[in-house]
Amino acid sequence: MSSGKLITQREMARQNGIVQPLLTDLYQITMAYAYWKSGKVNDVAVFDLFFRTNPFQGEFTIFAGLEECLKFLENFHYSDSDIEYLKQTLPSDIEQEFFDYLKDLTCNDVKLSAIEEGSVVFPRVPLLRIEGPLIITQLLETTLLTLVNFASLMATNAARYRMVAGKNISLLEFGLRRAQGPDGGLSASKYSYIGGFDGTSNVLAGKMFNIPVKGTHAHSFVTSFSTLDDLQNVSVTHPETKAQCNLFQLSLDWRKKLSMIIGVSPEEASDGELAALISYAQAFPSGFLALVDTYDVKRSGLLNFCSVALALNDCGHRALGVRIDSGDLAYLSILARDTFRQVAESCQLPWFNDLTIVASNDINEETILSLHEQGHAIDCFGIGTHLVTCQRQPALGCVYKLVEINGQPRIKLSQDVAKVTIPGHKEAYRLFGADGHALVDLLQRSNERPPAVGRKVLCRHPFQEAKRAYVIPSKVEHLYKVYWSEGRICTAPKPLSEVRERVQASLRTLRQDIKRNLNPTPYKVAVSDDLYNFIHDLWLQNAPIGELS
Ligand SMILES: Nc1ncnc2c1ncn2[C@@H]1O[C@H](COP(=O)(O)OP(=O)(O)OP(=O)(O)O)[C@@H](O)[C@H]1O
Ligand SMILES: O=P(O)(O)OC[C@H]1O[C@H](OP(=O)(O)OP(=O)(O)O)[C@H](O)[C@@H]1O
Ligand SMILES: O=C(O)c1cccnc1
Ligand SMILES: [Mg+2]
Repeated sequence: MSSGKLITQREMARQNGIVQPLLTDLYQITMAYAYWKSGKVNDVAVFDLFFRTNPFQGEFTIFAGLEECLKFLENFHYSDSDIEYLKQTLPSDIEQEFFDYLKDLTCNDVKLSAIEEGSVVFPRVPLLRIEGPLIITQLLETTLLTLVNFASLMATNAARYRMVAGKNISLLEFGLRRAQGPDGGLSASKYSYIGGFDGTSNVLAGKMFNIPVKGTHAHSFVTSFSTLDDLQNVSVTHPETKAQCNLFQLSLDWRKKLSMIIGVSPEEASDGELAALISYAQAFPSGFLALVDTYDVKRSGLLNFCSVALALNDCGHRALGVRIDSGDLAYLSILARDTFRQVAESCQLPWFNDLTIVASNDINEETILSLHEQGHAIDCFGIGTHLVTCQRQPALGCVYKLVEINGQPRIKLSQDVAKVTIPGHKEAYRLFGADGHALVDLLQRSNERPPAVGRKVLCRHPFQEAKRAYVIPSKVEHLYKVYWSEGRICTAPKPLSEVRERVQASLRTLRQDIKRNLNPTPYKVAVSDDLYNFIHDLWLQNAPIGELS
């Protein structure tokens, strides 16, 4: 077995079973037949996969999904039942030999070069360059796009949440129930983690991708208890003395004492909620993080939580904190923190100051920014719907365009200049300025001399003649590595935790004004002088000359 295969099996989670060659658009297969019929089996193509606009009104994107693309290439194979299905589905006059051809088709002759997963990337710079026989490289289009588009959108969304939250707030992904189906949910958990989330409530994602799984409990757990009579046998073992502590009685005693300290009457607090919290604390004495907004945070939830937390303390355990899932999260989190301070002081338990306050409920980037502006005491956000559905922008528009065939460049023209493709086999370089920030991404023809540190290079806007600048880079990063060649993974994709670190490291190379939330400055993507002339010559050659009458 090749070392590439060894690397793959050791480090990569198994690919979701629905990612397979038939997970594509029908037209890829009909085109494959037409290519085959036209004798194009030996034609060699180069495709670029890129996007044209950054999502979320931002000026950067995080590239993700590469590992899954590599697994797809590795496993690419039409099964007998796939072939059978195609025979039944395609017109009956399709030649049998085409199916024999498909049956033996693999990605062994494909070469895939890519930017490192987790990097910041920009419009027009190909994320993937796919070279190889026209038919197979064409057949890969839709699946590669579906693997990169949502992954990159999701990682970008998560990275944006991380940026607005700041590095000291913990972010948990709670979105599975609201996600675009099971696979959407699983991908959302994986790529939120890459983008900078700290954990997920999605247990399967935890198992498959080794992401920390975290969570609290739901309102239904609280509302399922109505009185203290609902409780039976509530004792907790003290971890040191091994004594059995009566959590129930201790909690009731503390509720009486505490009501004086925090000025809330025990009569107003819900007994059902207290019963629920005692029950949860009994089950998880060292992991007690309770939902406190079922009835009333101020008059019930906080009093009940603190009572049980102090009872647990008597039993030798430290509570973790609270979750607030409705109401004014700024006000209620500050109220919770003030209450914890009062308890910390009057009971001489300094750790009570540091209890975790989790906030959830329809959180998005704007809510976090607004909460920061108002002031709050939240340590952790649990975020579902807006994050996993990418509600602010539900799709990234990556496309897959033919740029060369049999050594001949190809250009796709459009009335809309932004949609004209940049032809030919190209390399991409990131040029850094003297202060260490990335200045510009430069596309060149592959036969050009690479840019070098300290050497002046002319960077041109691909379509606006007057826009050009000289750059003397202090560092040059060649953006492509070959990840797949000769039928194997030749650069091992990094483990998720490293891709996650890469995202933050890569974001640090961008100037702050490119990352800011409101009206960020666009990052420059340029072409070399040589590529500029090449594009425009080809454009002239291909644009028909109209006739005025
Ligand atoms: N201080 C705040 N500043 C800005 N937005 C906030 C603040 N507190 C909460 N929010 C947001 O306001 C919205 C409030 O949601 P909604 O109107 O459904 O109220 P609710 O508190 O959930 O009501 P209910 O008690 O009926 O569940 C949520 O999206 C929440 O994230
Ligand atoms: O609000 P999101 O960002 O999507 O986060 C996840 C939500 O899911 C849970 O409850 P759910 O919304 O199912 O019920 P609830 O509205 O009654 O809390 C949780 O309490 C959050 O509110
Ligand atoms: O664990 C939680 O608190 C949680 C999980 C999923 C959705 N809402 C909340
Ligand atoms: Mg909700």
